[in-house]
Amino acid sequence: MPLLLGCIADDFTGATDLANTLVKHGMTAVQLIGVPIGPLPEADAIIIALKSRSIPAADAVRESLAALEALLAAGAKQIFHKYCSTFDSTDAGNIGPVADALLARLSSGFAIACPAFPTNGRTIFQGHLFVGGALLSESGMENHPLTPMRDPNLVRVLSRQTEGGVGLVPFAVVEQGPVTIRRALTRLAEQGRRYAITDAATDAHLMAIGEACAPHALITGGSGIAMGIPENFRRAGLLPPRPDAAVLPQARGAMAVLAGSCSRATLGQIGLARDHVPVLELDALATPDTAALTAQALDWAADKLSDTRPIVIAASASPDRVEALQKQLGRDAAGALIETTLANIAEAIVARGTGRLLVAGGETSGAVVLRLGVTALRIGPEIDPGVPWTYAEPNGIHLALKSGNFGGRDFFLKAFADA
Ligand SMILES: Nc1ncnc2c1ncn2[C@@H]1O[C@H](COP(=O)(O)OP(=O)(O)O)[C@@H](O)[C@H]1O
Ligand SMILES: O=C(O)[C@@H](O)C(=O)COP(=O)(O)O
Repeated sequence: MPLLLGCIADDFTGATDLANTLVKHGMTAVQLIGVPIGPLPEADAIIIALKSRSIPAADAVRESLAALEALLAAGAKQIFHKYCSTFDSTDAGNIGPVADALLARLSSGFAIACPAFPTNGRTIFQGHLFVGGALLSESGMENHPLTPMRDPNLVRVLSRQTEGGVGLVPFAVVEQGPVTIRRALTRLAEQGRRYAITDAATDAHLMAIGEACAPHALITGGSGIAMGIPENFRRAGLLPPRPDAAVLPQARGAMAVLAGSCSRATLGQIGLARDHVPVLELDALATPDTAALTAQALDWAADKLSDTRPIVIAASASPDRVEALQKQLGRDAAGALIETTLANIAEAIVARGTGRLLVAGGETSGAVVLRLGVTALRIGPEIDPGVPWTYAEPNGIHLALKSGNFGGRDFFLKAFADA
C-alpha cells in the first residue's frame, strides 16, 4: 500500500481529529506519536503527531521538518499541515513559521490556510473565523490558557506570523465551486501571495476547496478541509475502497476521564458528569504541587475505578482561577504543573487496570500520551465529530483524545455508553 497523504499535526487531539476524518472518508490512517525512527507502517495516510503548538517557533519548525523528511522518505504524494480549527497560535507562531518551512522544503510557493470545520461550528466568512454564532475572539478562545485568540481576522493573524503575503478566497468565489476556486488560487499565487485564507461555511465548500487543491504539494488547515482529499486520490485511481477502516480490538478494563482543558465545552461536560459518575476536581490553586495533587487523586480513585462506569478527574478551571494560578506560577509553569499531574495520574491508573481512558485537552493529551509511551494510535469509531476511540500501541489500551472544545455536554458518558 503506497503512502498517499503525509500529515504533520501540531497536537495529539488534532492528529486524531484529522485521522478520524480521513478514515471516515475512506482512507486507512495511522497516527504516530512524534517523529518515527525506522520504516513507517502501511497506511494510505500517516499522521505524525507533534506537541508543537505552544513551543518556541524554532523548535516547532525543526520538529515539523524532521516529520516531513520521514513522510517524504516514505513516498508521501501530498503533505497536510494540521493545526487547530480555532487557529490556536500566538503572534510569534507557530502556524506561519512551520508552513513557511514546509513550503520551502517542498520547493513550493503557495498553500491554502483553511481551519474551517462547519460540523463543529467553525466557519470562515470574509476571512473571519466564527465558532458557532460568535467571532473567534468572543467565543471563549480569547481566554485560552496558552494561546488566547483575540483577533478573528485570519488574514491579519497569519500575516503577523509570516513574511509571505496572505490573500483571501472569499465566500462568493468558494460558492462557485472547484474550477473558480482554483482560478482564484492561481491568481493569488501569481500576485506573489504565499497563502490564501479560504472562506468556508459548509462541507460542500470544503469538498470544493479540497478538489481545487488536488495538485498542491502542501495543504494547511483543520481536519475539515481534509474531507475532500480522499476523493482526489480516488479520482486519480490511487485509493481503492476500504470497507473496514475503523475496526478496533475489543475494549477492556476500567474507564476513566482525565480533563486538563479549560474550554467552555469541557467545563460543561464536567458539570453534566457530576450528576452521574464520580468526579474529582483538583484544586491547583490551593495545592500548587504535583506530587500532592497526584497523591490526592490516586487516593480518591483507589476504590472507584470500575469496568462499568467511568470516573472523572479534572484540573480544569474557570478563566479567573486559571488566571490566578498563572499569576502565582507563570503561564508555562502553571500549564506544566497540571500536565505533569495528569500524566502522573494516567500512568498510575493505567498500571491499576484502566483500559479505556479519555483525555480532554490537546496539550493535556500530549502529556498523557507521551508519559504512557504510546508510539502509534489506530483509529476506531467516532464518538462525536472530531473525536474517535483509538487503540494505543504498544500499550493495548483504548484512548480517546478529545479536543477541549469538541463534544456534546454528555460526551464523558456517551463515550463509554457502548463500551
Ligand atoms: N486550573 C488550571 N490553571 C491553569 N492552567 C490550567 C488549569 N487546568 C489546566 N490548565 C492548563 O491549560 C492548558 C489547556 O490546554 P489543552 O490541554 O490544550 O486544552 P484545550 O484542548 O482546551 O486547548 C494545559 O496546559 C493545562 O495544563
Ligand atoms: O481542529 C481542532 O479544533 C482540533 O483538532 C484541535 O486541534 C484541537 O486542539 P485542542 O483544542 O487544543 O485539543
